[in-house]
Amino acid sequence: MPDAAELLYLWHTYRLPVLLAAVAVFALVRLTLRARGKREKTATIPPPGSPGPLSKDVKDGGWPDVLGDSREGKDEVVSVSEQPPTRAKAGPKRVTGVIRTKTSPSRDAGFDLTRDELQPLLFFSSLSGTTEKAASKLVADLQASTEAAPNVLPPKLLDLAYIDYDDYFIAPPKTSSEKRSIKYFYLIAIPTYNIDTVLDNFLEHLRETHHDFRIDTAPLSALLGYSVFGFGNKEGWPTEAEGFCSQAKEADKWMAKLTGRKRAFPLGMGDVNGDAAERFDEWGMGVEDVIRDISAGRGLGEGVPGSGDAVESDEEDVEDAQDSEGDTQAQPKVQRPKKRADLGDLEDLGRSVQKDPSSAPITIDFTTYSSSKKPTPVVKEMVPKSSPTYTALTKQGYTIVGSHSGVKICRWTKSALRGRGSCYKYSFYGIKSHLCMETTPSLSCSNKCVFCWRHGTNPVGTTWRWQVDPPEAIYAGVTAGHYRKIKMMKGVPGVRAERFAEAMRIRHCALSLVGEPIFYPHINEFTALLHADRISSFLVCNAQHPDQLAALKPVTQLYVSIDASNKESLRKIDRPLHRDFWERFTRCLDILRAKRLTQRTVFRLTLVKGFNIDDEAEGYADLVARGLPCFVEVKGVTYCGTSTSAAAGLTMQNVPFYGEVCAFVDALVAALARRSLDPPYGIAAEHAHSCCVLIASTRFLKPDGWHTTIDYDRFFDCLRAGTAFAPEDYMGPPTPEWALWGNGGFDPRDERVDRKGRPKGPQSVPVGGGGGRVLEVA
Ligand SMILES: Cc1cc2nc3c(=O)[nH]c(=O)nc-3n(C[C@H](O)[C@H](O)[C@H](O)COP(=O)(O)O)c2cc1C
Ligand code: SF4
Repeated sequence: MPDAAELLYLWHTYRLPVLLAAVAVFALVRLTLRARGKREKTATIPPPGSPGPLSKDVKDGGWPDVLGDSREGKDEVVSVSEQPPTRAKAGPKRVTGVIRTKTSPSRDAGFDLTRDELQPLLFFSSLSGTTEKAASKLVADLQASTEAAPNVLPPKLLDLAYIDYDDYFIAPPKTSSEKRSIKYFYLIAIPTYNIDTVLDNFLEHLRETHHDFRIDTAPLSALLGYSVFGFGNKEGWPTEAEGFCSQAKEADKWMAKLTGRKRAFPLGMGDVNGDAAERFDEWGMGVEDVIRDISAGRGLGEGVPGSGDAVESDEEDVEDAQDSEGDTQAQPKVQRPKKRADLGDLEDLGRSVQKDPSSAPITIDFTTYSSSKKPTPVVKEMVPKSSPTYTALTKQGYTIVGSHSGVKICRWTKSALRGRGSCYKYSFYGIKSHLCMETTPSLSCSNKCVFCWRHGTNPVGTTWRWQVDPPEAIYAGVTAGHYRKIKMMKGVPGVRAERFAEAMRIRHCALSLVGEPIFYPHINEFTALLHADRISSFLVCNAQHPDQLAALKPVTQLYVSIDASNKESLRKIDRPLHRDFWERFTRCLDILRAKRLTQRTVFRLTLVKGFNIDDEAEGYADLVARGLPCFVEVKGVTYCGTSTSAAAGLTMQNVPFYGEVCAFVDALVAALARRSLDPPYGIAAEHAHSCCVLIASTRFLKPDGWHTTIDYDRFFDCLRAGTAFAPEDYMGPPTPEWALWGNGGFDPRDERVDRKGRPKGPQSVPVGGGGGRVLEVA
């Protein structure tokens, strides 16, 4: 044991390092304790976004207080991801990120008074005019009431039938100006139709955009706000549960998701047989107020995200989870409380409440739609008799067969009956127009081509979701409809008796009327019925359904429409509904390439000046090199002069002159020659008076000239034999002299007449085969 003197000696020797070490340890302990204390304090702040029942704390000031403080200017940033799990339970949604509370976007709506301009856009859809009329009036009223506001631009009216949804509903339109920037406010006024209309595509587009994992969760959040109004009819749909204004409700729901819940004014609904005018006026005044508020820098106010009402936003997210069910592509954006997904069944909900008496009361949010059981979907008719589509198509001369097929006699059939000329298919392939039936088993299609004058009246969709009629019934219906129309020609002056008699036996079928024939699920059975009656089949498809195309059995001649040479141009001209339209398109070309060895394949190019001609010859040549079709038909677009085509941006200026079509054909053939394809292509025939030229593979060039025609009997015999055969096996006799390139393509045995039926004397028809040579036609 050391004695006291020794201890004293040690102390004097080591006291300095001992004291220093003690001070250091003390300081370290203090620092650690202080740091821990700070974290615990932060953790008492509840998480944002509370979808579930509001706890007493929260109601009494817990969570709103936090917002309240911050609204007063405390520039607080809360790292929500640091919340302990127990807090997360109280507010089931777990969000990562920060809340910038000082400049909450809802308070100022993202509108900078110094440089922003507010552009109201009113989107509408209307079949019978009610909505259009109301929307036009609202635009005029809005303009008058906001004229004085220097930063509000005149409102614009946009028809959902004619706009490209991608331009407005994937992101707001782009604006560029150094000094000013345009911010958009969306108004949507739509009716509801429980039949297929353009509204189904619009809603589908919104839904798809929301579920598209490549697109931001709220791609329209840059909008200043939005509001929807619906027109419906309570006579047929008395309550919302029975479908009153159901499509407006759906539009409102998707817009809430896409904008990050920027519903600036509640969804309005009006009964066309009752209060529609009054409700619409009310809604109009409401949105006017909102626009005025935003433009004065007062923002969107309470009830929208960030303004303090978190209930609405989370309810919509829960519904989102339900919407995603079965959608394998949809990525859950936030973790959602599982229990909430079961809200659909109220009985179960009642039971669960009884089982757990301590459970908190359920919040009821009247702004959302997720709490009722979804009705079992009823498979609808594509074109029901009561629909405006039916009325429009029958007015245009179609006979609607069953619920999704149509037949019509074309102008060439009538012309041929009177000996006034057949269509280009007669010149190129020997099809007599008066023996031809034009039909489709699917009036619906998946494009909204700018040159399609039926756009707006024919139903459109990406998948078949309608009732399916049996092929036998369609066959019986369309042939009966065709014969009935032929019979009606009996008394028409000029109809030739022998042709009339011949016409009572259909020999050819053009599956190309309107819509997309291979959309019909039993297309193979349908063409088998045609072939069994020795009726040839020319089937045109729009290159958007590769699986159906691959599964298609041989037809006499298989077409794909090639409306553009590149993705961007195709998007503009065909306005496809499929997002992966280009991949679908190129897959179809590959399928056609394989099919060229077993049947005649054709690329049909429709030239539209200003859309798909300029500088595109090389691109088209690449597509031909990829698909190697037997034939390439090049045709100038036909202008129908309707308001519909004008609305789609088409005028007479877009119709190419025949000389321009010929020049394009020359350029295309030269581009093909540069690709050294084997066998090469050449210009075979023309039909000058319908502005059409035929480029053919030299597989159809024999020592005695082009053989573009078809031996139809041989085709049916090949089919019946059941063994493999090639297009060369049913090649017809030489193409007639008068149809060859440079000779015009009009059968001299027919009579040429002008529009009024007066015989045309020898006159000039520009023909191909030498740069606009002029032919004397008798
Ligand atoms: C075929 C058809 C189906 C309809 N379906 C519904 C419906 O499901 N729910 C509804 O509220 N109104 C429905 N309506 C009523 C229309 O939405 C209402 O007449 C509306 O005003 C039409 O607007 P528009 O003429 O501007 O296109 C339907 C009307 C028709 C002709
Ligand atoms: S594919 Fe035919 S029917 Fe369909 S939109 Fe285009 S032109 Fe019209």
